[in-house]
Amino acid sequence: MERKRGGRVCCVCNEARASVKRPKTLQHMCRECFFHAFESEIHHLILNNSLFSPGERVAIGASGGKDSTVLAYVLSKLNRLHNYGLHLFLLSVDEGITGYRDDSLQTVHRNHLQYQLPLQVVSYKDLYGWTMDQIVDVIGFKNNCTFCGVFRRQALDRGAALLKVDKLVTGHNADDIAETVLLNLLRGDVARLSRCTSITTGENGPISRCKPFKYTYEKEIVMYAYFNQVDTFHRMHLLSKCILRVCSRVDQGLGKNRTWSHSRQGKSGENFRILKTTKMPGPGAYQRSGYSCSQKWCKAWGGLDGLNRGLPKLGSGGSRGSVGFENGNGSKVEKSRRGKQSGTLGFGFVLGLNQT
Ligand SMILES: Nc1ncnc2c1ncn2[C@@H]1O[C@H](COP(=O)(O)OP(=O)(O)OP(=O)(O)O)[C@@H](O)[C@H]1O
Repeated sequence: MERKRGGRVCCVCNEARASVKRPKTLQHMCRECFFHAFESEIHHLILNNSLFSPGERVAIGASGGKDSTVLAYVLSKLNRLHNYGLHLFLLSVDEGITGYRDDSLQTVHRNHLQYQLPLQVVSYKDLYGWTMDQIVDVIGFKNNCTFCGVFRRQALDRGAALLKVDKLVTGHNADDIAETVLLNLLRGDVARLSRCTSITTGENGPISRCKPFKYTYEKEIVMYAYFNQVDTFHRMHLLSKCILRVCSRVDQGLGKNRTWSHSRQGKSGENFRILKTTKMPGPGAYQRSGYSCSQKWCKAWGGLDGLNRGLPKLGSGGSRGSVGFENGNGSKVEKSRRGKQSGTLGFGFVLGLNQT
């Protein structure tokens, strides 16, 4: 590696001083070359996967955090630069978490002005009659993630319907996907395991969802945000103590190869194959709400029903069933689990740990 007085030279332009060591490639780059590499990878992912068509209306799920804010920043830039012809919108869900979401929404309001993107905010209070603070008062800290997650999912769909968009993009990155793969493995949730690595989901419903940061490392998003001075909000909220998420973050302590192992984890998830004989819960529109749902029994409406009837545990409790899966050697393993809607499932998987 060539060195200039005062540091290394960028390995791409061979001129400027390197100020970044890319976590993905370990290359030493100057800021400009890093920005270019970061943006081009997302541009090529969009093109190679035909994520958008000209004239489409696209909502960006905007939480004010680094991932979704950088997504809004990069997507607006690429849309201008490469003439995608997209109509972009910011869509935020206000869960009603005092001291957290109210502050992060201020960031989204600033982003709305900075990037000149129309903003739609939908709130749990308006949609469901409950804020997350009120739900926690009733249910306590345990299990509140279940409510928050299923309500947010539906709230994003309802906000997207208000905006009349064709697609919804979220800032889920490679680390989030690796974490979700591990989480679904721990839960034995085959249906979600097969969906969580897809770049686009819900193609058969009214609004499909895409993850343009599917292969983007969290560390690079942080670097990109820092060097571009992207206005983001960063604070953990008190309700984010979901135990399984915490478990799946065990691997964060595995040392400095975490980024590498996350990309392998995501790759392994991609390589899971569901056996053709497996009976899967079919996606569909839940009859009471009409919103898309992966199961016949819609958790959002079940949870809301429980809350309104003074039986909040109805919406957060587990259920029963069993999963059967086949390991790489073809031998079948049966395992009981809690999970009502799926019945007996079978899946085969090929671990991609040795693959590039
Ligand atoms: N309240 C919200 N309103 C709109 N979109 C949201 C909201 N919460 C999450 N999302 C979307 O879902 C993605 C993943 O959410 P997650 O809770 O994992 O946040 P995160 O990893 O902290 O991301 P971010 O840094 O964007 O907050 C976000 O990037 C965003 O696109």
